[in-house]
Amino acid sequence: MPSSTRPQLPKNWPPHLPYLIQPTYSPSLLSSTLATLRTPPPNAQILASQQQGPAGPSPLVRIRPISDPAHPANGQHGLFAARDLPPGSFILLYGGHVHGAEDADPGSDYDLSLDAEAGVGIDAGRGGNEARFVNDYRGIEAGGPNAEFREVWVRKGKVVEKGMGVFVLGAGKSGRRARGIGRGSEVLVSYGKGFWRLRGMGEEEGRSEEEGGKAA
Ligand SMILES: C[S@@+](CC[C@H](N)C(=O)[O-])C[C@H]1O[C@@H](n2cnc3c(N)ncnc32)[C@H](O)[C@@H]1O
Repeated sequence: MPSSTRPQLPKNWPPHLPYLIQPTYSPSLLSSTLATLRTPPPNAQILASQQQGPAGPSPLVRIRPISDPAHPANGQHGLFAARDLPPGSFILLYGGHVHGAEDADPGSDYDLSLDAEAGVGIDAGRGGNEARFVNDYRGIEAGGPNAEFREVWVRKGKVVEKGMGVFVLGAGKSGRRARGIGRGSEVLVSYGKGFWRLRGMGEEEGRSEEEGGKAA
């Protein structure tokens, strides 16, 4: 590929890993499943092309290595706000490989459920974008998560596709005051109890918060 058409990589992107500017789709997905993923419900939140951010590194976030022994993901990476991000705002789409239950990678720590009923997930284990570096808030932020994974519908020309977005938490049901995410702060979601239970870290380790939306 000529260098002019190769996507630029975000700083600290792992050199061995494909950086995706569009999701890839498993060839095993049935056409009926693909049709479901391209049929938004009447009340769908549709992201127009200009709201989706650039097809390349997002100016809103930075991937940073974590070298703090007190951080539970020390030695790994995290995603940090590159500017103040307002409550409820869209940050970026979760890039990855869209797959069915039959070709899920059971060992992946980067697999989000995209359509639970259809058994479809989006896995960034073998390639994705900056969103794969979002950590869970447990053991990091006593005040809880400041972001969430949320279903979005993405306009691509004439087609609208189901995707997963990372959003700054708004005021929400809890009535907690929406904080936004300050420049330099880590973007933290709740992976949900199921994610940690599957990895042998349940409530007994103090990971007792609400169920979230992680893992297909
Ligand atoms: C989707 S990845 C997040 C990015 C990861 N830190 C990296 O550098 O690739 C999920 C993995 O990050 C780590 N992780 C994320 N949040 C964590 C937390 N609160 N405590 C411990 N490990 C965490 C775990 O290893 C988990 O399986």
